[in-house]
Amino acid sequence: MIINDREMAANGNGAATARKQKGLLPSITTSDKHHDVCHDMSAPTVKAQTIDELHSLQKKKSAPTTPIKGIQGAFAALSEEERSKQQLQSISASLASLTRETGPKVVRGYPASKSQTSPRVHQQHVAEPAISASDSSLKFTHVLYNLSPAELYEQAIHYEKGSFITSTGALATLSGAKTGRAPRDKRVVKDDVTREELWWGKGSPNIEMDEHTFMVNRERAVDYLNSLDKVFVNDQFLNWDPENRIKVRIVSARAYHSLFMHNMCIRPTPEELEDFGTPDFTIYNAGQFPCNRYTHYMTSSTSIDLNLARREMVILGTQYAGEMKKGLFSVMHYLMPKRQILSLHSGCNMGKDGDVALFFGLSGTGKTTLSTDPNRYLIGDDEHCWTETGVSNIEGGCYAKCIDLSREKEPDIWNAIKFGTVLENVVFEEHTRVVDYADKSVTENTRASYPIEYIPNAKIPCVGPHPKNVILLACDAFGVLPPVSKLNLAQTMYHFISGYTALVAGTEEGVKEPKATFSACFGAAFIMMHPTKYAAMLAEKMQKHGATGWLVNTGWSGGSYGSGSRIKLAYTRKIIDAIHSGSLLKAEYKKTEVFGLEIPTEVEGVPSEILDPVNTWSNKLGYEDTLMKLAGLFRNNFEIFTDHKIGKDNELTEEILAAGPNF
Ligand SMILES: Nc1ncnc2c1ncn2[C@@H]1O[C@H](COP(=O)(O)OP(=O)(O)OP(=O)(O)O)[C@@H](O)[C@H]1O
Ligand SMILES: O=C([O-])CC(=O)C(=O)O
Ligand SMILES: [Ca+2]
Ligand SMILES: [Mn+2]
Repeated sequence: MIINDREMAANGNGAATARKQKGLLPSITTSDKHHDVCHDMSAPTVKAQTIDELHSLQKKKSAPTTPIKGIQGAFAALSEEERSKQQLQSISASLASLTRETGPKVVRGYPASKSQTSPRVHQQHVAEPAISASDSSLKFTHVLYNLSPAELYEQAIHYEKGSFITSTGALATLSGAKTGRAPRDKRVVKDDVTREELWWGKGSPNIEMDEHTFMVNRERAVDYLNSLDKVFVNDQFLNWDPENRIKVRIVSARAYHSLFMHNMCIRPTPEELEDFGTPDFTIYNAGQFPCNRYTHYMTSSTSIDLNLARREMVILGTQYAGEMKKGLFSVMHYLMPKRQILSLHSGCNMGKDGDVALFFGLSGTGKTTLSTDPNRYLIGDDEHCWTETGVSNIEGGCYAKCIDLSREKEPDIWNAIKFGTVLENVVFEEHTRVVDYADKSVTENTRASYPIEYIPNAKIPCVGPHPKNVILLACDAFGVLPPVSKLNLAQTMYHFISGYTALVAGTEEGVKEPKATFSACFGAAFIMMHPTKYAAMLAEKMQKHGATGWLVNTGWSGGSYGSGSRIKLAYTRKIIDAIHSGSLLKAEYKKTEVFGLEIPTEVEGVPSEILDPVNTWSNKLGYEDTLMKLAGLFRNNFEIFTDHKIGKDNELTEEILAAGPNF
């Protein structure tokens, strides 16, 4: 028989190969002459007596990171058993319903591996049935409480179809039928308080529902969750500002949702978790289960319901994880302004000298891409607060669009897609699990969610001083806005309230190609009060701290969508660099027609001819027409704001109204 070289090499030596060929087992060397060689018998045997015991050795019980507190601590008198009981009671209370008033047992890890060690709980339930018990009240639901990413990976891969590990270690998952948010299904309970406090009617994102209907949907979600063998519970924080930190609890049915929120919210330390207590806000995510069409107010099988009085949110009929992230953001848009804190749909980063920049913009305009800058510290990519002392990130993670992601153009985001990162709706090569970021087969809105510390120059804790630059990003599909303009305060407010962009396909459902959109405060889908309330706060803060406003078009040049092309990311980065460095403030400017924008004549690293969009259009008449068309859209949109006063200052209001296009 012929043995090829490769086989020889693989078997290590010719003699062993020969023995194997004769059907003999490899010999065991018992001699201890060669001490430099590791022999079969030289390793000590494992301590386990059985296979089960051996497997139990694989998982180390983690030691508490701090010793149990001394007598002076608030929970000092509590035994570990007592504390876990209190935690259980808190979660049980969250999951109470008519059919199930007693709650499930808190288990860390898998139901399968733990059920043998906790049979007492089953017996207790059987032995003491509640009066008028239904089958559902007898049922046992495991609560998988604040699992680690590794445990969540295992849960997802084991139980959730469509979960895979990609070649770089991320968890690829599918969000189901919905691959974007459903703003038309977002409802808010209108009660005596919110009737007065919130923004209702034309332009408002708040679709009203009554308290009773909320409770119908809440019970539907809770019953659904209780009907499962297990639910995931995340107890986490929002806001890096310690004085304005909010405790959130997320109850969900999927490991995908639990890992997503683990990444997006601020992760408590084990000590913080011990003292967590009652959450300030709770999400019930029963997204796999639809709402009932016979329920009043329901217009589709999806409903995302917010009840500010109860401090609860219910999700039915959509598994898109962004609903949880943005639902909590809406809550912050209510809670923070009540404390005179401005909540912002913006990215934020800081230079070496402590200069902070905010990046406002609608979905897909570049907040994540441009705030993630290798030369600056990342404070956050999407949601911030501006207080009396400075800025703070609301979240603990980033949510990057990854359609056409490239290592070369966005290296930090590329490298963040590793173990622990949730990769939504991407397509990968079946065998190698290499992701094809150009593939839009599932959706255009492919996303990566990762903890902020996956970005090497993240600033932790994610807080910073008052902003120096306020950059408004617009992805102008018409291709008529200049790549960069310097704004005065009134213009900044005008464009902030307008919130213009061409909505990039996918993030909101049903949008298939870029389309002009106006979304007040660059986040009308999330604000809770009238836009002028946030605008007045922004004006006051920018004035007080001397921040400069900028309008940056990250969209089209040389023509509208279809004929022109998107401004090169490399050029936009150069523009942003010039804003940060202060060099753009000192540049020479000229004023554009119609919009009256101040545009620089030169920016280092950017071809000067693109700075005035008229130069990039070969069809000059087409340019004029398009410019007028966009100006008209701005004017129409602003009509609903013309009889609103912005702040206490009449003069500013008039200036803002005059800061729009002139034609
Ligand atoms: N000139 C440009 N400037 C900024 N981004 C660009 C540019 N050209 C292309 N892009 C792409 O546009 C997308 C911007 O998406 P990004 O994730 O930054 O959106 P976002 O503002 O954070 O939105 P969301 O609020 O939905 O998270 C990225 O995919 C980026 O690669
Ligand atoms: O919520 C989402 O799906 C993504 C996001 O950040 C936005 O739309 O602003
Ligand atoms: Ca983003
Ligand atoms: Mn966003």
